[in-house]
Amino acid sequence: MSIIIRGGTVVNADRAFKADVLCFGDKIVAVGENLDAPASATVIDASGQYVMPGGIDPHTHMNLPFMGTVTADDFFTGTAAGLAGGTTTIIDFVIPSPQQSLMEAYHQWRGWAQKAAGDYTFHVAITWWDESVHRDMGTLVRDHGVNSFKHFMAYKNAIMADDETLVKSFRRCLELGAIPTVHAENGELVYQLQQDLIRQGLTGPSSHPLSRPPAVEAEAANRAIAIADVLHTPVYIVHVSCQESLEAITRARANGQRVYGEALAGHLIIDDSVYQSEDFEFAAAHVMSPPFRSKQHQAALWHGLQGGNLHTTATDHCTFCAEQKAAGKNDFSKIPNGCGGVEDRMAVIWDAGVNTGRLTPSEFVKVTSANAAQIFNIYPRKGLIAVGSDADIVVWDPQGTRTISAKTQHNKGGFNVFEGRTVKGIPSTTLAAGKIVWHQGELRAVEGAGRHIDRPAFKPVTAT
Ligand SMILES: NC(=O)NCCC(=O)O
Ligand SMILES: [Zn+2]
Ligand SMILES: [Zn+2]
Repeated sequence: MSIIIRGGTVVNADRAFKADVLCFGDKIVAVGENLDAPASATVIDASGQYVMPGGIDPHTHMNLPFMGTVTADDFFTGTAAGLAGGTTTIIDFVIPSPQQSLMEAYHQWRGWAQKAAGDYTFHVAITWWDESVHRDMGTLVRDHGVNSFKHFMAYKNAIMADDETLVKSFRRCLELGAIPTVHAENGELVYQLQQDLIRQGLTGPSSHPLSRPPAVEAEAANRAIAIADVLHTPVYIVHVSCQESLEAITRARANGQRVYGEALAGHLIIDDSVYQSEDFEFAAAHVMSPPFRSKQHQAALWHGLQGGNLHTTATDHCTFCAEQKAAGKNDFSKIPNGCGGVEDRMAVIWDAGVNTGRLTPSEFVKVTSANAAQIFNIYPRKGLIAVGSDADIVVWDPQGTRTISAKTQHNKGGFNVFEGRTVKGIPSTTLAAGKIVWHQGELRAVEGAGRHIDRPAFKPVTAT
C-alpha cells in the first residue's frame, strides 16, 4: 500500500525543492530527502521530473442534460480522461431544471457520479427561486459539503437566473458562508442578438460569436460584481473570456472587493478564427459560451493569470459529438454549447505558460490546483504536496512530448479543440488517492474509485 516517489523536484504553490514523497493509503505520509520506505513500497523514479499536486479542474460538466441532449462524457469517461492528463479532482455542476427541487437534482447528480474514477465535488446552480430553494441551500451547505452556488446569467428560457434570483441567492450565500459563482453573459441580449441574426438569414456557426460579443459578457460581469459589492459577498466569475470582464475584476479587486476569476484552457489557446470555417462540423465543434475570442483577448487573459487577477484555470469540459452538434445545422442557436479539454488542460497550460516563461512552475501549481483548492475550501487536503494531504500527485516530465488528437484522447465526443498541437511537458505518472492511475501512457482508471469531496462552509453555519 506504500508508494515512494524518489528523486524529483516537489513543486508547491509557494516553492520548489528536491524531495522524495512517501504515500501510504490515500495520504502523503512523508516528504523529505532520502526517505526510508518499507521494502514492499512501489518505487517511482522521478529524477529529472517535477512532482506536483494533482490538477483540480473547477469547472466541468459530465453527464450533463443540456440543450435537448446529454453530454458524451459521463463521470467515468470524463474523470478517467482527467487522470490521463494529471487532473485528479473535478468540480462539476448540479444544474436543476427550472422548478426542480435542489435536493432532487443534487441526489440525481450524486447518483450519476458514482461512476467517477477520480475525486469530484459539486457547485449547485440556482436556476429559480422560492422558499424551498432558500431552505435547500442551507441543507446542502450544512449536510452535504456544498460551499459554492452557480448562477447562469445566460440561457434565457432555460436555466438563466434573473436579478431577483441573483440578489436573493447571493444574500443566502453570505448567510451560509458559501461563495456565489456566475456565468457572466447578459442572457436577454444574447437572445435578442440571436433572433436578429437568424432573421437576417445568418444561421451558421459564424453567427455564434456575433451573438455573444465581449460587451455582453462585460455587462453581466460588472452587474454580478456590483451586486456582490452591495451585498458584501465574494464572487467567482467562471470562464472569463475577454479583456473587458477581466478589467471589471481587476478594478473591483483594486477597490478591495473579493472577486475571483477563472480562465479556460481553450480561451487561452484558441482564437475566434475557428468560427469562420466552411466546414459546419468543425465550426460547430467549437461552439461554446462565451465563444473563443481574438488574440488580443487571449493576451489579456494571460496577463490576468500572470498578474494575479485571474486565479484558476479550468476547461468547462462539456463534450458533444458531431451528431449532437448537428441539431443546430439550420440554426446556430440550437448547437449544443460546449467543448472538451479535461485531459489536456495541464499540458497545454504548461506548454503555453511555463515553456514560454509566462508562468513559473509554482505559478502553474497555483493556477492548476492550489488556488482552486483554497477558493473552494479543500486546501490543504488538495492542491498541496505535504504530509497529511491526499496522495493526488502528478509526476511531470518536462521533456516528454505529445501531439494532442481526438484519435488518441480518452474522453468521448470524437473531437479535440487542441487537435494537432504538440505539447512539451506531460504527466508520466498520476496518483489519485494513493493509487497509480496513469503510468507511462497506460491508463488504469477504475470505475467508481472516485470519491465525493465535502467542502465545508467558510464559517460555522448558524443560519437555518
Ligand atoms: N460553456 C458552454 O458552452 N457549455 C457548458 C455550459 C456553460 O458552462 O455555460
Ligand atoms: Zn457557462
Ligand atoms: Zn460550464
